[in-house]
Amino acid sequence: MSRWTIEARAAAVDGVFARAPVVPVISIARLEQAVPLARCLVEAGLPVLEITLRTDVAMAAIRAIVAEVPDACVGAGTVLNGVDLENVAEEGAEFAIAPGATERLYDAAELAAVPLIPAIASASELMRGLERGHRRFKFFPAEAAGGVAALKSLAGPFPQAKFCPTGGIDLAKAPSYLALSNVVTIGGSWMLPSEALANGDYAAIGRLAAEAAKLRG
Ligand SMILES: O=C(O)C(=O)C[C@H](O)[C@H](O)COP(=O)(O)O
Repeated sequence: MSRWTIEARAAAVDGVFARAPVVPVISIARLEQAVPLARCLVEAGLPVLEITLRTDVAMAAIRAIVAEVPDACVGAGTVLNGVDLENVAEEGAEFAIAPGATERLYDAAELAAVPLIPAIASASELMRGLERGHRRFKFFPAEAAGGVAALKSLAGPFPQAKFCPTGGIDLAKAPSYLALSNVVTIGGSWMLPSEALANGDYAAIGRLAAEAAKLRG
């Protein structure tokens, strides 16, 4: 038995993605940066955060941000399997994003306490996700998998599907994605340059995030 109807899952994801035109994709290497970084992004107008499970401190970072930055909407990224999904829900993440999808991950998503946003990069992967009851997807790796042209092509046969394209997008490329009828938000890490992160230069990150926040509305 699934815990999610198709409509409830799509509505839960829409509720998250409606909050910002851009979802920063964040890999936190130093735990002490988690809270100040999240505060800086939220204050700049980007409250929806994808914390990738690519670093050792990712789970602790999710926990810290959930506890200390109440205005952030914290999601987990790089969720690869059912164990990840269960763990991030326990840490208080509000949603989970995967860079792809597997049958076992779809199985786990049925029972998960938080909505999973699987990723697709082709029509066949999208058909599989639709079969499994999903209507909202990450489109990854967006630029490498055909970018704006690919998403435009998918809108014809799959009007029920909406996307968060991620991968290779920057401030200059963002508007053409956001103009598409089947794009609800976009993901990216361009507002987190590695040098600014290394130096704890939150002023620079805040400026880039504020520019991104202005992309819609
Ligand atoms: O880790 C994951 O789960 C991913 O899916 C990869 C990220 O979403 C991209 O690496 C972000 O894209 P960039 O803006 O090109 O850095």
